[in-house]
This record gives sequence, structure tokens and C-alpha cells, in this order.
Amino acid sequence: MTFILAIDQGTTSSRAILFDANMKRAGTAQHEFTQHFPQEGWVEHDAEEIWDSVLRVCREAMETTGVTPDQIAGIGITNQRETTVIWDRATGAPIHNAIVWQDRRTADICARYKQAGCEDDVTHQTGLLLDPYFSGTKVKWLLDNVPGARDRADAGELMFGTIDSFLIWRLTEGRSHATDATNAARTLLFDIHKGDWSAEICDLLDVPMSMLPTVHDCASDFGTTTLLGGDIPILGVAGDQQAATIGQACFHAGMMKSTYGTGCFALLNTGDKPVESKNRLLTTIAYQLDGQRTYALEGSIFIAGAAVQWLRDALQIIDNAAESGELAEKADANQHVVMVPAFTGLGAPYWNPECRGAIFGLTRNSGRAEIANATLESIAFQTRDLWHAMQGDWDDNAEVILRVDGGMSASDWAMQGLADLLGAPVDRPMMQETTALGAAWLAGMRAGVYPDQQGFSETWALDQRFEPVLSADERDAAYTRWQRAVSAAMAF
Ligand SMILES: Nc1ncnc2c1ncn2[C@@H]1O[C@H](COP(=O)(O)OP(=O)(O)O)[C@@H](O)[C@H]1O
Ligand SMILES: O=P(O)(O)OC[C@H](O)CO
Repeated sequence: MTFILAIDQGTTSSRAILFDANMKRAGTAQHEFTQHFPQEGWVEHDAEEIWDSVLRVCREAMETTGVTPDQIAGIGITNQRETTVIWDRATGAPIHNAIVWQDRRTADICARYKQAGCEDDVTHQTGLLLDPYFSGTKVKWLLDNVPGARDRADAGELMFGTIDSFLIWRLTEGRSHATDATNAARTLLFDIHKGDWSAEICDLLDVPMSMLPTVHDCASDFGTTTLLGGDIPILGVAGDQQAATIGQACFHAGMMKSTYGTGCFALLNTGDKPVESKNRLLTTIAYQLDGQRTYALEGSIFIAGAAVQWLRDALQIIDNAAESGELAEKADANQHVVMVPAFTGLGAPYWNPECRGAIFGLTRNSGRAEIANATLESIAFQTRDLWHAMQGDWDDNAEVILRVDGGMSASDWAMQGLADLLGAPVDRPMMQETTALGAAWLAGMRAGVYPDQQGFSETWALDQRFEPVLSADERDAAYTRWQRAVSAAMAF
């Protein structure tokens, strides 16, 4: 039997999943790792801890299934995007903790570039905005703030990479400094139209181009690892949201998926044409295969499942994530409690790094259930914000059905609420590990063991369709309350 090993390096945990020749899960291992919050608004990961967790889960998945290296035809890597690592070319040692995508420390740097009038040009080339979310200003911060880093970078001694790139470097023991087009497209340093690094933006952000990895197609030869007991080639790489888009088989223009993990990321396939957003969405690369780029419009929400974790860890009103739905079901429908989960600012379409969370509409009758319900609804409202923005940018009138995945999509209550507040059907597939599946498919297709796009699309199977049942009036009234709450939170 032949297998593909998918490595899913996420924001809170690393997972390894072995898929068999029929693309069925044969074994999984997962480890959480430490989140570091050194200052308000800062989020870091220890890249060494990430590396250890990745090696551990790969070895565990192989040991528990008894799969040997010679049975693994290839590795697919998918990863939290934008998170920035800089390491020493000679020793491989990171010069600092990784700065995580959620980190807001470069808000001032972004503001300065915006004031200098740079945003339009940056957006035009990269499809992104001058927001701390992306890697470019994080690289600048590291070079400017880690003692000696700027000189070492200028001397060609340092390397930059998103997590995929760092893992490839470590897995190949320094033989390959590579990334794929989807991860490159999130750095703020990559021209998504030319498919190459932008010398102009690297110059603007003071990033030496010698630090940058080589950019490949998503299905390509990224190097071979010998660290898992034999020679295994790395054949697929994609950022996690793009991998989920692939795993959901959103291969045609107009198909859209939304992944509810720590954050929520909705991607609408726009085909071979990049669509420049009029509504503060991002233009990004959905995937690049055989040198052909397929583009997407993306709406990024920073807090989705993380708000459920907040109910569990900070408020301690639930013991586990699944209880959030059970509690929300008990909420009094006549109370209009609205929660804005702007714990790390607001992403699309607001892009307000300074905004913080708020709860509105509390009365003496409001309790755990109303807060849990408001938390789950906030994720649906944010999706509706993105949905509206996408409809404004995408003038194709065909009905769009949303395909959902990620940890939170397991909640029937949250998914029904989503369909109600969108006023559109929501499809949840049987296979909810779409991110890992997308990475596995890239590697398996490259290895010649998995079907082509068409064949893969035919394997997508529906678990449940959630149809909207809320009246249009109720939906609109609820959305108006949400919009007022967001305005008030931003004004605070
Ligand atoms: N049944 C559930 N109801 C609501 N939220 C859930 C449920 N199960 C998981 N979650 C949330 O989903 C997130 C985990 O999803 P996952 O896709 O593993 O995220 P990530 O890849 O970002 O680590 C957590 O934030 C958790 O709170
Ligand atoms: O690790 P996730 O699933 O929260 O995804 C993080 C995103 O890639 C950030 O852009």
C-alpha cells in the first residue's frame, strides 16, 4: 500500500496525517505548542518548538500505523501563513521567536508607509494591504530590532521564510530554501501578477532579496528528507487556507470555501484573473499548478474558534468547544446581545488593528447562554461582512454556495446560524480535514498516485446542507445591530 504524509502546521498545533492510496485517513498525530504573548498585541512562536512538534507528529503517525518510509510516496506541507521566521544560513538557528500572523507590533510601521502614500502601489503588486498581518513588515521589524541582524542580513548570512520554508529547510537539512506561490503571495514582498518577488517592495521595506526562498508551483519537487527513516520527497506545499480551498475542490471560478479554525478565512476562486477588490478584500493566489496561477479573493477574520476558546479559557463558561453550541441553544431569543470579538483588531473588511473586543446589549437577564450565542453569531456576522464584500467585487450573478470546514464547522448550531444570517445555503463536506487533504492531494498528484483535478473533485461528498430558515426581516434587523456594534467598538 502507498501512503502520502500530510503535515499541517497550524497556529495552535502541528498535525501529521497519513492518507492511503484512496485518500482515506490512515493515521493522525497532533501536538499543541506554546503561544507566547510578550506584550499586548504581540504573538510569537518558538520555531524550534514548532520543528520538534512537527518531527514528533510525523514519527508518531508512522509508528502508530506501522507505515514505513518506503511506503510513503511523498510529503505535502500546509501551514499557518504569514508567520515569519528568520534563521542563520550556516547553523539553521532562528535569530528570534517567529512573529505570528496575529501579531500587531508593526501597526506603526504600516501607518508610516500608508502616510507616505505607499499603499496603492503595494496593493496593486501584492493584492494585500499595508497591515501588520503580512510578513513583510515583520521581517523589517526583526532586522531593525534584533541586535546585529541587519548587518548579518546584508552580509547574506540570514534567511527568511514562512513556516513551510523553515520546515523544508530543516527537513532537507539545509539543502532546499524554497516556498510555494501561495505562501509567497502572503508575504507582502511578492508580485502576484508576475509571479516573482518584487524588488521594488523589498527595497521599500529594506528586505535584502538574498534572504528570500525560491518560489515553486504548489505541486513540485521541494527537496527530499532523510529524517523520517528513509528518503521521502516533499512534493506539495500550500498555505493552509489555499490547501483547504484545494481540499474542498473549489477548482472553478465562483466556488467559495470558508474555514473556521482559530480565525476564519473565506476564499472565492476567481479563475485565471486576479480581481482587485473595491471592498478591502485581499487578492491572492489560490494555487499555482504547471506554472498557471489561479487567483482568489480572500476575506480574513482574525478571531473565530479563538472566541470559543476564550469562552472556555478566559470566561470558563464551557469546559470544551463543543459545549458552546449546547449552551447557545439555551439563549433567550428576545435578548439582542451582540459580541464583537476584536481581540486582535478587526480584519477584513475593516482592517482596524487598534479596535478591541466589546459586548453590547447586556441586561440583568443576560447570562452564559446569551454570551455563548452572541459569540457564535459574531462569527456568522463577520462571514456576512465578507459575503457582502465579495458580492460587491464579483459581478457573476450565479448563486454561490458556501463550503465550510475547520474545527468550528463541527457545530451544527453555529453552521445553522451561519446559513440563517447569510440567507444562503451552507455545505459541510464529509471530509472536514480539508486542509491536510489539499496538501496530500498536491503531493499525491505529483507522485502520480492520486487523480487529477477532475477526478479529485468527484470525490467531494456532502455531509450536511444547512438551509436558511430565518426570515429576511429578522436577518436584516440582526445584521443592522451587528453593524452598529462594530461602529461603536471601533469608536471606543
Ligand atoms: N464543536 C465546536 N463548536 C465550536 N467551536 C469549535 C468546535 N470544535 C472546535 N471548535 C473551535 O475550532 C478551533 C479549532 O479548529 P482547527 O481547525 O483545529 O483550528 P486551527 O487549525 O486554527 O488550530 C478552536 O478554536 C475551537 O475553539
Ligand atoms: O492556523 P490557522 O488554521 O488558524 O490559519 C492561519 C492562517 O493561515 C493565517 O493567515
